[in-house]
Amino acid sequence: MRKNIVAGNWKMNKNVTEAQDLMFQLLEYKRNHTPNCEVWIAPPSLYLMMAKDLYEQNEIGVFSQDMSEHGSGAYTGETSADMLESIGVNGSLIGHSERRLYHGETDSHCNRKIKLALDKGLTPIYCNGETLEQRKSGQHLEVVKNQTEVALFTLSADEIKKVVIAYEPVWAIGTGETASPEQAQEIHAHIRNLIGNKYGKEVADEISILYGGSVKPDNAKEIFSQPDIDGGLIGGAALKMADFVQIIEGF
Ligand SMILES: O=C[C@H](O)COP(=O)(O)O
Repeated sequence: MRKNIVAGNWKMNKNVTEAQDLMFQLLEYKRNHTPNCEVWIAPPSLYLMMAKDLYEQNEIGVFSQDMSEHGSGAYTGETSADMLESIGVNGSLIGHSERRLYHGETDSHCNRKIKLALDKGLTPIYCNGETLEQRKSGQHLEVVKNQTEVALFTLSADEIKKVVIAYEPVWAIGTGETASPEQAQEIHAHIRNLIGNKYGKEVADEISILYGGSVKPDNAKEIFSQPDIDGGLIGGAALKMADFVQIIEGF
């Protein structure tokens, strides 16, 4: 059965003291509560080892925000799947819209990264979603279809089952604009149908599909109550313990 997941993407925020502080608070929370979902974080890569040392029982899943499309070699500034695996990281975000926007990442890059991650036993969180322009011109279903097919449909059924998908409409990221629960549900069901048509319903039903884009304490519960929404990828609200916990408790 697929998992419910709340994952916090810290993006490029927090110095080491602040990061450690938030990691400790989350650990304390996990020691004293049993949430109805898995709790994952994607801190800046500089802090991944610190997080893995702290969460020695794997209490909180630790993810990188990106990883290289290459195995190893002369790629200055990059982090490989092998390096992430060697420090015990659980997986990586792949294809976040900010990587697409500022670093020219495409779904073909995502496809290569996803394969490398899976080969090392890492969980890829594959992010996709349409821009405001694409939504306004009614292309959103087609855009998400193409993204999903290019990034994922060369995988085997066993491989795709290990991928987590995060649908994040670009127009809702960091803007305060949220897709309505119905708008999000429509795309989540669409993605699940696409996977079902290609790999069968049983495979599609195994895959967790998260929603991301201005999820806050006051809208999380309603978003998570949709049948094809299995959790959230949280940006801004993951940086404040009180807000993140309220979102976790939306399950
Ligand atoms: O990775 C997280 C998403 O980009 C959502 O960010 P946000 O919650 O700040 O809108």
